[in-house]
Amino acid sequence: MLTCQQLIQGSSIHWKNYIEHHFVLQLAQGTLPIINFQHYLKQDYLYLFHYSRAFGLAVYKADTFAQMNAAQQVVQSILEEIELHISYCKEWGISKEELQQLSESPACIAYTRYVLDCGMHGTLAELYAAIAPCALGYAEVSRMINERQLSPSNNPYQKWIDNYASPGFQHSAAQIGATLEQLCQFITLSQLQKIQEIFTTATRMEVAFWQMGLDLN
Ligand SMILES: Cc1ncc(CO)c(N)n1
Repeated sequence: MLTCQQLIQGSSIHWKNYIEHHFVLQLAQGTLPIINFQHYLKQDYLYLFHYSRAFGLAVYKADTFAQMNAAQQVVQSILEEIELHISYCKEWGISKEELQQLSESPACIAYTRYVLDCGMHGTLAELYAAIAPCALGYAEVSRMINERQLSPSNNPYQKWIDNYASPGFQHSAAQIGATLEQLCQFITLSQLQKIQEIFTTATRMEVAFWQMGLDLN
């Protein structure tokens, strides 16, 4: 079995809570109150800033130019992803400057600094184990919404769904999965256990991130 599939299975309860979180299902059906979506999206802008730093760290930790290139391409795709956030916020009258000055939520701080710590303290494989649930999960969420045809025609969040279902994002997520696969190719069982623990923790952080959107904290 592919390592990514194995890691998802190894975190299965949390993975299901992540993909099918109440926040996601309401967003998919267009019933999520706008205030929850706004809170989530503003925090996600801050999240993506630190998430990009994690790929900067992956550039630094790279052993080959190919790995360096892969990480650098993800930074580029995140710069495209935040255009979604900027355009939603512009509609709500919130500028880029205001976004950057927002107070960061505990869920955002916990998740992003955890990812960065995994990278600073651990191997490149450990950094990718912390990074992967983000990309693989959002790719799966958008596919799940489309496969189950959850979204009504007038969904105010359709732009968000389309962004993550787009070939560009799906490709970027697949690349991150492929890098993790490659980095896990020759690792020992005890290293794999460490990778699983990190992957599961990051998945729990994703659940907490959706919950932050619902709780407005
Ligand atoms: C919290 C979070 N996880 C994953 C993604 C996908 O990039 C995102 N934008 N935010």
